[in-house]
Amino acid sequence: MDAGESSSPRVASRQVPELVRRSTLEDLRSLAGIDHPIKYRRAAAQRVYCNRDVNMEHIAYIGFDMDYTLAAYRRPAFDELQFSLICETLVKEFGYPSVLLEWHFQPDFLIRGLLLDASRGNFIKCDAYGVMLRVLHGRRRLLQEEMEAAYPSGNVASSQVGEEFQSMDTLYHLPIANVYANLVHYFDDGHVERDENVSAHAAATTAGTNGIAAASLMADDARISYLNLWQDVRAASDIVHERGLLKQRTLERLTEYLSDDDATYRMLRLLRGAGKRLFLLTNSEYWYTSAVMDYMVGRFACPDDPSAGWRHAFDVCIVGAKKPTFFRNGTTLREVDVRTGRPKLDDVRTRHLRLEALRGRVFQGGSIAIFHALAGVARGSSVLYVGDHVYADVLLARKAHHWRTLLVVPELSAEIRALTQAQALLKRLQTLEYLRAEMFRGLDASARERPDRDGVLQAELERVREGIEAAFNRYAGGLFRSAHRTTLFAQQVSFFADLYTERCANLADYPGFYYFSSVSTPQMPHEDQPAMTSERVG
Ligand SMILES: Nc1nc2c(ncn2[C@@H]2O[C@H](COP(=O)(O)O)[C@@H](O)[C@H]2O)c(=O)[nH]1
Ligand SMILES: [Mg+2]
Repeated sequence: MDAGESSSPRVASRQVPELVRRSTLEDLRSLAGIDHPIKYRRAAAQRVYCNRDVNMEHIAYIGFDMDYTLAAYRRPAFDELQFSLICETLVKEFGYPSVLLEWHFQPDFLIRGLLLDASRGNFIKCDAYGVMLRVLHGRRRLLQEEMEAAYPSGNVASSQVGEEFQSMDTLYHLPIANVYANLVHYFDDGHVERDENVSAHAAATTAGTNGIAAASLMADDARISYLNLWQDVRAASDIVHERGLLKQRTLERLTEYLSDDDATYRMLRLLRGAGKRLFLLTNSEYWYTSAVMDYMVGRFACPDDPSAGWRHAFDVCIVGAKKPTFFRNGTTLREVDVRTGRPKLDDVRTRHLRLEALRGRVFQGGSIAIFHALAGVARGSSVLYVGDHVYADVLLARKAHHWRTLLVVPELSAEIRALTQAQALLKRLQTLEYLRAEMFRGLDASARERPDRDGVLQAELERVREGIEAAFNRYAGGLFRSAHRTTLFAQQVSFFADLYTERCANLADYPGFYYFSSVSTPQMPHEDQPAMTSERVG
């Protein structure tokens, strides 16, 4: 505390609202400090976390994605359904062995945010800078030396993400990745038919590239490559989505697959009451959107006519949006005939439409430019878009159009729980890091002998790091962190999501004029100086 502050009054937290309401600028300037026994009022799972300041007073429009955003799917039931449909499709339409029908989704295997190297059957976890942290070959974790042999650089360049390495970044990817990992494991185990007519492609992708060729199906005479397996799994997944197999089965048992409270409806009602314009922007088709939104919103808004109920909860409804294309050139905008569910061919003349005239109507396709014209959006920064997919929902919206973004991360509570469980180990990690720093104290560039030649400290550090990762997930570790390092997924969230939260209904707990502040987010390493924290200077 400096001399100027010492004579200023401290106040207790219960006096704060009154103080803020009545104080003059002079009062605030003379304020020394506030005793705040709890840092945050809201429980961890209910909070909206802030990467960059968002003043909700400046937000006139709030848009919502549907799947995994407004529609909170129950997991692992929904994963298991998707997993079993992909396996069924692989057996019935791609000739895979019927043993796949006995497989089950394993909820604690794999996390989002891994990169898939489909040419080698490997899932890779990277830190925020692309440094490889661990590699799973199918269901087996590679040893350090196997990892180094397969990837000598130990790094993934950002230009490789989305090219050689697919990002498993949506919750839809988890069942797909589970099926693929099982297949890699299954075929590696020798369940592969040999065929002399091996394709040149398969041979090229096999020989000596993964360091584990002897045990794998990537031998010269293998009929099918890891890449072929991935192509099949992806194609089967597309069939499951595009033929509506997953959607039909979901609608048959809505209570099993979707949360059934009125939290989504309540949030929309409160936001509308706070004067916000609301819109729906989903890639799902009208028939599915309508049934899901009837269930999530319509039956609470208007029990006699749920379909009208959910449509009138929004100022603009866009289905079949084809994000992320929507955020680029987009597709033809059509109005959906809500009685038949069919798109209509008429031209939609945006200039002649007033926002008020759009209530209750549904559009399909279009682009961000058309949407801005329809809704009368003058500045992208007056829009907050809430979605669950970093790439399709928030990346371009934020980067190219300056929409403010809120990412829904349903894993958040589990991550916070694991972080709490790992506290003792994290503390131990800090102690060991302190010991390591102490070993180097007093040494300068003339030193010739390493103080930790026996590697004991290094081994213990490694053991503690592994323990921390296991508290999150025993196969893949944490979604946002790996011991003290942030992951590639965490980096993308902090780059492209201004805000993030576990479920979008949490927005209901914040006033329409709330100021989300990023003041308490971690600073640059050089800003954590001993003089500031009153720790001793080393
Ligand atoms: N063809 C595929 N469609 C997929 C896949 N994974 C998800 N989806 C579909 O995307 C939308 C998501 O909608 P949104 O509300 O989040 O914008 C939904 O209709 C899914 O069925 C896939 O692997 N292939
Ligand atoms: Mg979604």
